[in-house]
Amino acid sequence: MSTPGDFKIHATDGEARRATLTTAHGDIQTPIFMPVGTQGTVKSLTPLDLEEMDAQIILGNTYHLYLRPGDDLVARRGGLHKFANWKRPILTDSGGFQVFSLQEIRKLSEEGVEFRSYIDGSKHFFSPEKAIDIQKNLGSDIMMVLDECVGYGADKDYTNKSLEMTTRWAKRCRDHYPKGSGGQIMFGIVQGGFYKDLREKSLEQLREIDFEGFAIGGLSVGESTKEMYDILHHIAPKMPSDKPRYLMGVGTPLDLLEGVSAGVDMFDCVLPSRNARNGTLFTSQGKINIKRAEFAEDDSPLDPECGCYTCRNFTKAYLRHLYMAKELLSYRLNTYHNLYFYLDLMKQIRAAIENGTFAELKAKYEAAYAKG
Ligand SMILES: CCOC(=O)Nc1nc2cc3nc(NC)[nH]c3cc2c(=O)[nH]1
Ligand SMILES: [Zn+2]
Repeated sequence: MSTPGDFKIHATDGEARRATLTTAHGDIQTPIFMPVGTQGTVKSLTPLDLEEMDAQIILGNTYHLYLRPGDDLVARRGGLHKFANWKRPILTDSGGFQVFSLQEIRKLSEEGVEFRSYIDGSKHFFSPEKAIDIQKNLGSDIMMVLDECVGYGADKDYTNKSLEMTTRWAKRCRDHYPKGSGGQIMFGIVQGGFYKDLREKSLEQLREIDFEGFAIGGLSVGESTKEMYDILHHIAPKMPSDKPRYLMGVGTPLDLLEGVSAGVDMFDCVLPSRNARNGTLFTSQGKINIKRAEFAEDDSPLDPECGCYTCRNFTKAYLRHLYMAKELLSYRLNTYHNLYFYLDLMKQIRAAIENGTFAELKAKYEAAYAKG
């Protein structure tokens, strides 16, 4: 009988790993991309859509669900899986990032973070324990500790003090929900900004705490791709090899390939769903923007290599028309394709690691996406 948190590596190709992570709502095949369902829904898609495209796990956002409809209300409705009728695994973030990035005014102390609701301006406070209690109410399979994600350009002294508080908060989260005390598992979050020695310090402090997995926080916060890859390749291979590594908030198709090549197993990003809503679509030949006039009478599918519902049933001409007309169906068909593309890319990555051809796959997409 496998236990939530079990992580079995089946194959490697360089630093890349092909593994299985067990959760209370089923096994997750990694490397994996997690569609973002901020308010308990992946915008414009149904759970059936997501199952059809083989989404194995989705991300829910603690900050948003706490503010509306309330984690207590969700708990009374049987938890987020029941409430949203999503039967597969869910990862909830601690909401820390949203608080830090969406709020000008917020007060940070050893105790936790005070912030105002973006809905009605009311004052709220997240302690590490409160962030875990919310995620317990939501019933997520993977909980994230409350952390401080320092902004791009934070100085070394502030970054150091911040990572030390993040470690103390991580310890409080784990003590508040000890390993094995329920079916939910918990990931620590490595901080340390863009200072390699501080990244190592954060990791050394966190690995002392018995987490089922570790995330890399503090990236994709406005830095250049080169700066992100530099930190990524420095710290990912140093993270415990027998536990899942989750790179938060990343990224483009090339970022996913680079992350896997550095040994990352899990990713989440709003890019595919958000870009779908502004007409930027990812294809096997690179990115295209469907609003371009050249597509007005183009009867070809979005992506000839894509097997998704959108590509099998509609032309670029029709998708452009929907976008220009601001039709709701544009949202849905574009999101369906972009997420299908991301999930299919991860499927190709898993197969490539199994048969030792990951480098070739990475080169193929680097060529297709070279123009950026
Ligand atoms: C979403 C996870 O929330 C947390 O529990 N903390 C956290 N979240 C992040 C989300 C991020 N998204 C991006 N780019 C789009 N970078 C991120 C960093 C963090 C983080 O350091 N810490
Ligand atoms: Zn498609």
